[in-house]
Amino acid sequence: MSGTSEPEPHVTTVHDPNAQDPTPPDVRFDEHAPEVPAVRRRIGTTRKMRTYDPDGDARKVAVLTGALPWLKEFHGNVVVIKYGGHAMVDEECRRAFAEDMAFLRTCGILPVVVHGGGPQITEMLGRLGVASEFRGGLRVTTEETIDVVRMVLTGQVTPEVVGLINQHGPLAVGLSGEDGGLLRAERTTATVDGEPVDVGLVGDVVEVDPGPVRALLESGHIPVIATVAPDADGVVHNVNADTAAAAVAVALDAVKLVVLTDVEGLYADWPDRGSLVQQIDAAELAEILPDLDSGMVPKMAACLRAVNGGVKRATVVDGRTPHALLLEMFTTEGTGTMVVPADTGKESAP
Ligand SMILES: Nc1ncnc2c1ncn2[C@@H]1O[C@H](COP(=O)(O)OP(=O)(O)O)[C@@H](O)[C@H]1O
Ligand SMILES: CC(=O)N[C@@H](CCC(=O)OP(=O)(O)O)C(=O)O
Repeated sequence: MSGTSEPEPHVTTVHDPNAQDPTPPDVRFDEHAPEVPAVRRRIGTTRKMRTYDPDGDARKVAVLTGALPWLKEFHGNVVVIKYGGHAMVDEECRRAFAEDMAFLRTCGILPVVVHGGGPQITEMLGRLGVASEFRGGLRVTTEETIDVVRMVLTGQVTPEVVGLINQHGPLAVGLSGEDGGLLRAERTTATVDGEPVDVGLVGDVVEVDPGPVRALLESGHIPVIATVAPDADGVVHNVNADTAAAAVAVALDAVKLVVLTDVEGLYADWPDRGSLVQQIDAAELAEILPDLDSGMVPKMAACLRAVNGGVKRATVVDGRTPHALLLEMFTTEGTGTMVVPADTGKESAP
């Protein structure tokens, strides 16, 4: 174009007659160029869409709205979850448990985990060539075995549970009954055929300082508690995790204690699987407690202790079913066996 006043071939200069400044020309087009198809601007992105399924949608809505009363009831309240050693064996259940803890915390509920580890202690003792003995559901604990109990609970199981939950964010913090004066133990005995039997360095919880746990809850954390505790002289005792969970639930004014174990709940006629007890009040439970088989004794005694101490409901739930805890807490049809205060009517909410 330079050196000539003629426009280049196929190029036309258009002067806009309305333009304030007619020079230089700023719009050009090639009138012989092939027509370029218009490109439509793409608006938005794709996402996963529901296929038309009115029944499925209605079910989902019913589940979500059905959870509302329970979300309201539990919001801002402490729920103590006893995570039994048998319930932490299966990988899928472990993942589901961690999800459930993150779910509760995200809903504004305050979960406190008290974990067991009986099978894990038994395995470690076995590896060291020490046989395990239980009396009335409690491990006979010698001066040698208490070190193994403490090592497995605080050095193996607590970090595992903390790690599981923390896959969902930095939520869980582990502590034991020895930390911050959380638990004070007193040597206890087992009951076999109505008689007290010595089980060594086994303690009952006689004092709980809720301070350390409350501090963790206030900072948005999920406390994960291992159940070894010193007595008044500082001697460390092995405390059954069901027992400790009940004591912690009472001290923290928990609205609920959920015990995750490896059976559906309490069977009235063990091992008849058709005899699952759906709900039992504290008075009736106190009556049948002396006749229960050993594994269930500390568990049901703990539920009784919690409910008698002011916890509204204590439920034993099958930890082998993924998300049994969510079903128990957020649906009207609960699972497992629920223990309620003595004066509760036959029908009671989860
Ligand atoms: N009446 C009963 N109902 C249910 N389970 C019972 C009963 N009596 C004894 N058990 C036994 O108690 C076990 C649960 O206790 P335990 O093994 O100490 O569980 P966890 O490790 O979860 O604390 C069950 O697996 C079952 O074998
Ligand atoms: C005194 C006593 O029996 N302590 C238990 C503590 C762990 C526990 O309670 O673990 P589970 O909840 O998995 O049974 C024990 O040594 O096995």
